[in-house]
Amino acid sequence: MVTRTPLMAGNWKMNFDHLQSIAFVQKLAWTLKDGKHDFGAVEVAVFPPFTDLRSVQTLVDADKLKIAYGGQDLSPHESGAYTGDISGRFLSALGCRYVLVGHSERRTLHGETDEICRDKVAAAARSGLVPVLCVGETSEDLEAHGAAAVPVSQLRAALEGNDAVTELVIAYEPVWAIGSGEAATPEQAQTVCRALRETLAELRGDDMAGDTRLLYGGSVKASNVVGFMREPDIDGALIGGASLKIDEFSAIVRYRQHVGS
Ligand SMILES: O=C[C@H](O)COP(=O)(O)O
Repeated sequence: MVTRTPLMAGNWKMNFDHLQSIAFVQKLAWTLKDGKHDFGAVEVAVFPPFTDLRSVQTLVDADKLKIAYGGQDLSPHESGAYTGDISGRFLSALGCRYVLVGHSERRTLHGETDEICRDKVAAAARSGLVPVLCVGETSEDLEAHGAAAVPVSQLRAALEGNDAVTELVIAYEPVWAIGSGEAATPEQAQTVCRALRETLAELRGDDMAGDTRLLYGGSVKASNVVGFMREPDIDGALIGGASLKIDEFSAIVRYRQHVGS
């Protein structure tokens, strides 16, 4: 029996300063409390900018909120002369549970290769963080190789030699769907997520493949999330733009109210 707890994760990207982050998390907590959200049934996480993490931690701790949070990136290194880098250990010390690795914006704008992503996945695990490995194809990849080839090869590369990584989340984000308003169809996303789960089973066995949550990301909003969540291999969403709007994000988190409608 599948027991994967769905995860709805908001990637704020470079939005919200620390004061705005406090206001947003407070509003989110109130809205979800009002809606009697069952955090045991659907986990909620946010990925604020680094400079907001301490504020989010203070609020979460003070109000005993069940909202998880994580960094949007981490250094492959532990410490030392790496100006501008943030160590996984620092994120752990701030109460982060998760960290994004290999978001397409990092791969494209910061030249993060599969090898760098592999080192970052290893660094996350060493620091006790759960890496949320982002994989996805560009429209050119899609045309040349089909949808699953690039995400599957990115997953293989990230896990190669990383035997110590026993827990991760995989976010399938077709690059062409990010911020475009044009999400993949649930069937397209399911096909790729199925291929990713089969790859994980081949690399790490059926147990880990069965336990690992696969998220879909790319123009997810309240009006399309239910379609994705009906697919058997999709266990949640990584949400960008819509995670910055309280009504949209809280409606996404509470998608179960609309399942069956
Ligand atoms: O990490 C989130 C993704 O990049 C999706 O962004 P989006 O929901 O704005 O398309």
